[in-house]
Amino acid sequence: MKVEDLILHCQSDWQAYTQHPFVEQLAAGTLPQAVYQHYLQQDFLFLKQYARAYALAIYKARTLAEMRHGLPSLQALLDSEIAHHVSYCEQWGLSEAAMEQTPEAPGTVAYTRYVLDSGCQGDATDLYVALAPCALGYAQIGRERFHSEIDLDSNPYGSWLALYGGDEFQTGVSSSRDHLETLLAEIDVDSVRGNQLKTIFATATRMEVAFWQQSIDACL
Ligand SMILES: Cc1ncc(C[n+]2csc(CCO)c2C)c(N)n1
Repeated sequence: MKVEDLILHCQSDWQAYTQHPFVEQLAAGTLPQAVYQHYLQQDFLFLKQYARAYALAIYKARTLAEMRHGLPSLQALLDSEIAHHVSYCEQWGLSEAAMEQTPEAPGTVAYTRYVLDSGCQGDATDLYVALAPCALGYAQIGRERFHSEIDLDSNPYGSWLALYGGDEFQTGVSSSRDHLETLLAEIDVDSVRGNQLKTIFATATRMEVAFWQQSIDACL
């Protein structure tokens, strides 16, 4: 099977994720600041758990080559994504230490622990499939929404769009996608295993929809 089969199998959830009202408003620069602030704080906590999940992928690896594969993602997460969130939140007077003290919202707990559980219960492929909607979806959103006309002065969320639409992130995701294609290549799309992986991917995609929504709902 292919990565595209995972996406096609949950097409309507995939669209709900990548074209969510949160994304539309973020790209237009009209997302209320309180919603973005809630999202960034929760996403900081999300990324912390994701770092654990990438570390788990290294733990679950059977070969040295597989172990090395997990490292660049873990590094990018700790150095660039978390750093972006921390420096953005500093504008509001929120320190990294204060962000770490913020309670996790239910959608943050549900999504991150689902991913970690998929990896604990299954093998490295289960884990990489659970991790995939996150990188693939943000890469698609970045590709579709970031363009050079975005003015960082007029769109307050320009730095988010630049992070995910930028070459460094896009290149990283494309190599993760190639790696996932290799893991999936020997699995038949309609086999029991293929269906298990489709379910994991669709569940993580639904969790992404709920993650956008929870910040909107928190500010109603
Ligand atoms: C809810 C949520 N989903 C996806 C991402 C994007 N993301 C998180 S970790 C990672 C891979 C390592 O860089 C990517 C692309 C996010 N920030 N928040």
